[in-house]
Amino acid sequence: MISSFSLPLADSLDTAAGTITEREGFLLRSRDGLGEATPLPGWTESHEDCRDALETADAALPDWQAALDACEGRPAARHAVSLAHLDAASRVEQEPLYRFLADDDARVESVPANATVGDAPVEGTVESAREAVASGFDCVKVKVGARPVADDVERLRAVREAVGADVELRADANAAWSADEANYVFDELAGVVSYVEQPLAKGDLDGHAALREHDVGVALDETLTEHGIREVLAAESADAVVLKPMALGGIDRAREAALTAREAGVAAVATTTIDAVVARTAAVHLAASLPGMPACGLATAHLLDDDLAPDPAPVEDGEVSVPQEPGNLPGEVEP
Ligand SMILES: O=C(O)CCC(=O)c1ccccc1C(=O)O
Ligand SMILES: [Mg+2]
Repeated sequence: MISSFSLPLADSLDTAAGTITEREGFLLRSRDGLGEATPLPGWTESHEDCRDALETADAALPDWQAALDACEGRPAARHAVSLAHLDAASRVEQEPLYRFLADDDARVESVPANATVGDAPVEGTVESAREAVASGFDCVKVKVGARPVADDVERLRAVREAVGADVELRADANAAWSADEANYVFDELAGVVSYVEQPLAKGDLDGHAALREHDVGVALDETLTEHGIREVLAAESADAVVLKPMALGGIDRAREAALTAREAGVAAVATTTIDAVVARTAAVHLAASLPGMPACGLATAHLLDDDLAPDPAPVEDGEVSVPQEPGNLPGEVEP
């Protein structure tokens, strides 16, 4: 069964690629599993294409393989089908989803998270970063690329000054910069930020590889919606990859990508696309299934004004707690 939802953001998130003000998506309920598809055009298929694929998939159930096949090339739809399947399977095994994914009995209580700070003038950026650190985050990611590069350099220097040396700072340019702009920022921000997420256009594997000469890391996010993890690794384009299960076609695909990256010595970070509680919790299970994850972009629940269910994975002291009940979201799935 498919139902749709629409959730406004509490405060819109300003990025170099535009402002996110609400999230609309679908829930897919199978007999004993629940999945979520929350497309974000530019990152995934359109809402219409997502709904079409989900309807075909729903009609194919309980043939899970046919349902997954119906969603090939539609990552948000595939995310929902794959999650409903994994949710059902981990409930049968009476295991929390993360332990089912890891195929391991280790208990994981929490995963570290970064705070997400949107584009804003210097004062507002510093204030948000200070608040995040005061509430316990020791990693802050700041959106950049929406204003002139010299302003972004000033914002990040001011944040560094305000939060001190012990907080990890990251920047996310959402593909906004030319090579010249990125070279300038990377020169200026050595020792200020650990890495910049997606400085250049998503197709520019060679440009990103060249940027790695600087003393600031390169993390790729949007690139993974265009190039597979193996191409990114072969081109030596990244120090880290940012994995969004909704954009990659499911937590199963994101997990495979993380393991492949790690084998090549490239760090993997899990984040959401500001999804509703079902997909956000699944991203928490994904991170918990991978031991030793760096801070992940999972502290996004507060960005939504409203949600589909209470948050079973609240953030406290910069850590997201990991649900220990069987399946993904605690509780029964209502058919
Ligand atoms: O990674 C985070 O801190 C939160 C997620 C985030 O920034 C994001 C949310 C929606 C769409 C794109 C992005 C992004 O990482 O570029
Ligand atoms: Mg990003």
